[in-house]
Amino acid sequence: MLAGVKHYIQRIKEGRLKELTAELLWMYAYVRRYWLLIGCYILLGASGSVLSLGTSVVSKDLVDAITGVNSLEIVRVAGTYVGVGVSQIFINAVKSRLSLKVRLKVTNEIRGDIYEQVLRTNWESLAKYRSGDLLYRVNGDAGMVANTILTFLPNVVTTVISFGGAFIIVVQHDPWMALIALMGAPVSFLTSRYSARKMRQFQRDNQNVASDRTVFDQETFQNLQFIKAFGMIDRVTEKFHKIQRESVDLALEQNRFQQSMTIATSLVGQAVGYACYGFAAFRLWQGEISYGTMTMFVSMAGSLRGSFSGILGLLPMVIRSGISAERIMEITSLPRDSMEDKEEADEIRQKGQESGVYVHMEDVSFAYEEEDWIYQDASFRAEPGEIVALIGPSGQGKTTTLNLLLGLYHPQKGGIRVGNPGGRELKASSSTRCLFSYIPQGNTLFSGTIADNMRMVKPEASDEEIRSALEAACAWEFVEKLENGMDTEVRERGTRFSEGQKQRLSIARALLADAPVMILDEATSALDVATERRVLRQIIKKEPDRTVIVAAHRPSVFSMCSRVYEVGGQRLEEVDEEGIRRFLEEF
Ligand SMILES: Nc1ncnc2c1ncn2[C@@H]1O[C@H](COP(=O)(O)OP(=O)(O)OP(=O)(O)O)[C@@H](O)[C@H]1O
Repeated sequence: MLAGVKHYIQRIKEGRLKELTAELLWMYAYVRRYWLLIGCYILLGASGSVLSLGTSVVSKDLVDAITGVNSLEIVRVAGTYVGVGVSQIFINAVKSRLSLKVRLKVTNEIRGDIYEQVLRTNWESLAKYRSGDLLYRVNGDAGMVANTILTFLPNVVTTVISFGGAFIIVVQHDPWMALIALMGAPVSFLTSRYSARKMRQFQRDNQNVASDRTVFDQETFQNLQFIKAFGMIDRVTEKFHKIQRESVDLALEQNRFQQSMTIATSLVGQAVGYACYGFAAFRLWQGEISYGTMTMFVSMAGSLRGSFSGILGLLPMVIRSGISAERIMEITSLPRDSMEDKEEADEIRQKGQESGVYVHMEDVSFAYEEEDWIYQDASFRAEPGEIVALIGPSGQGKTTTLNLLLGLYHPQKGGIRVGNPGGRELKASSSTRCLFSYIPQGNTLFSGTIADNMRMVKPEASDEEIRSALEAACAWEFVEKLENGMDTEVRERGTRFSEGQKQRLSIARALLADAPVMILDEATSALDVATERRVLRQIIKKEPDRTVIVAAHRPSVFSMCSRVYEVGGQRLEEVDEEGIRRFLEEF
C-alpha cells in the first residue's frame, strides 16, 4: 500500500500528472468545440442503454406471463418487447450515421488544425523531424485523437447508465445478487491498472514503428529512380519486410499480453457468472423469486459485469490517444514563425519596387551546434541592382548564409538587416521573408501543370505574365514546344524535365513572385555557361533595382558580380580582385 502511494508520488514528481492533465486539457478543447454534436451522440447512446435495460425488465414480465399462462398479458408484454427491440434498431441506425458524420467532421478539422500549425512552426525547430514522421503525426495520431474524442465520453456515459441502471434494478430486487455480480470487480480493477502501464509502453513502441514505416515508404517512393539505378530493389524490399516483421512482432506481443489479461478477467467473470446463476437458482428453489425475475437477474448480472469491464476496457483507448496527443503536442508546442513585423515588411516590399531593398549582415556568428562555428564576426552586404556571389568549397556555409538571410535560422551574435536605402529597416525574420524569392538547391516542382506551379507564388498571374517570366528565365524556348505549352503536366517532382529545365522553371517561378531580393542557391548549376549568363542578365534586366544573391561553386558568374564573398575555414570574407583572379586560375 505504502509502496503504491510512493510510486504515485514519484510519478507526480516526475511531472507525469502535469503531462497527463495537459494532454487531457488539449483534447478537451476539441470536445468543447463540438459539444453539441457530441451531446446528441451521447443522448442517442444513453437512450440505447435505457432501452437495453428496458428489454431485460420486459423479458422478465414476458417469462412471468408465459409461465403464468396469461394469454392477454403475453400479447401485451410481447408487443412492448417487440416495440423496444425495433426502437433499438432505429436508434442504432441514427447513432451510426451521426457518428460517421461527426467523426468525419472532427477528424478533418483536427487534421486541418494540426497541418496548419505544423506549417507555421519555426523551421529551425521543425527541421529536426523527418517529414514521414510529421506525416504520421498529422494523419495517424490526429485520427486516433479524433476517434477517442468521439467515442470516449459517449461510451463512458452509456456504460455508466447501463451499469447504474442495472445496479439499481438488481439492488431493488435483491442486494445480495448485486454484491455477487460485482465480486470480480477488484480483480478487474487490479489487472487493468497493471495493464495500463504495459499498454502505454506498447503504444509508444507501436506509434514509433508506424512512424518509421511511413518515413521508409515515403523515402522509397521518392527515391525510386535512384533505387533502381543502383540495383537496390532486393535490399530495399528486404528492409521493407524487416520493418513489417517488426510491426507484426510488436502487434503479436501486444496481443499476447492483452489476451492473457482478457483470459484472466474472463475466467473471473465466468466464475462470477456461475455464482450468479447458482444464487438465482437457489432463490428460485426457495420460492422467493419468479422464473421471470431469475431470467432478469441473470441478464442484469451479465450487464453489470459487462459494463464494469467496459469502463476499464476504455483505458487502452485513452492510453493510445494520450500518447498520440503527446506526440502532436510535441510539434504544436514548438515555437511559431513570428509575423509581428509583417506590416512594416510589406511596406518595405512596396517601396522596394521603386528603390530596391538591401541586405546587410554585420558581425554575425553562427553555429548549428554549440561552439561549432560556421563562422564568427562575418559581414556581408548586397545593395539594390547588384549581383553578389557567395563562393567556397562544399559544406562550408553558403546555404547556411542564405538560410540566415531568409530568417530560417538565427545568428547567435550580430544582426542581419533588410530595408530600403534611406528608408525603413528591419531585422531578418519570418516577417521579412516576403522580400525574398528563393530558389533552393534541388527540385522544388509540385505535381500539376507548369502554369499551376507558376501560380503557386502568384495565383492571379495571367498567362501573359507567366509567359514573360518563362521567357526571362530562358524556359519559354522549351515550354512552347511542349504538347500543351504551359498547361503541360510536370509530373511528380518534375520527372519529365532535365535538371537544367527544372532549374529554369524554378527561376521563372521566382521571377513571377516579383520580390525585391532574389536568392539563387546553385540554381544555375545545371545550365551551360552561356545560358547561365543569359538568365542572370535577364533577371537584372527585368527589374534593374533587384538585389540578386547567388551561391555558386563555379566562377562563371564572377564577371557579372558587384562583389564576391568566400565562405570557408569558419570565415566569410569579401574576395578582392587578386583573390578572384587566383580563384579563376585554380578553377
Ligand atoms: N540543419 C543543420 N544542422 C546541423 N548542421 C548543419 C545543418 N545544415 C547544414 N549543416 C552543416 O553546416 C555546414 C555548412 O552547410 P551548408 O549547407 O551551408 O554548406 P554549403 O557551403 O552550402 O555546401 P554545398 O556547396 O555542398 O551546398 C555543413 O558542415 C553541414 O553539415
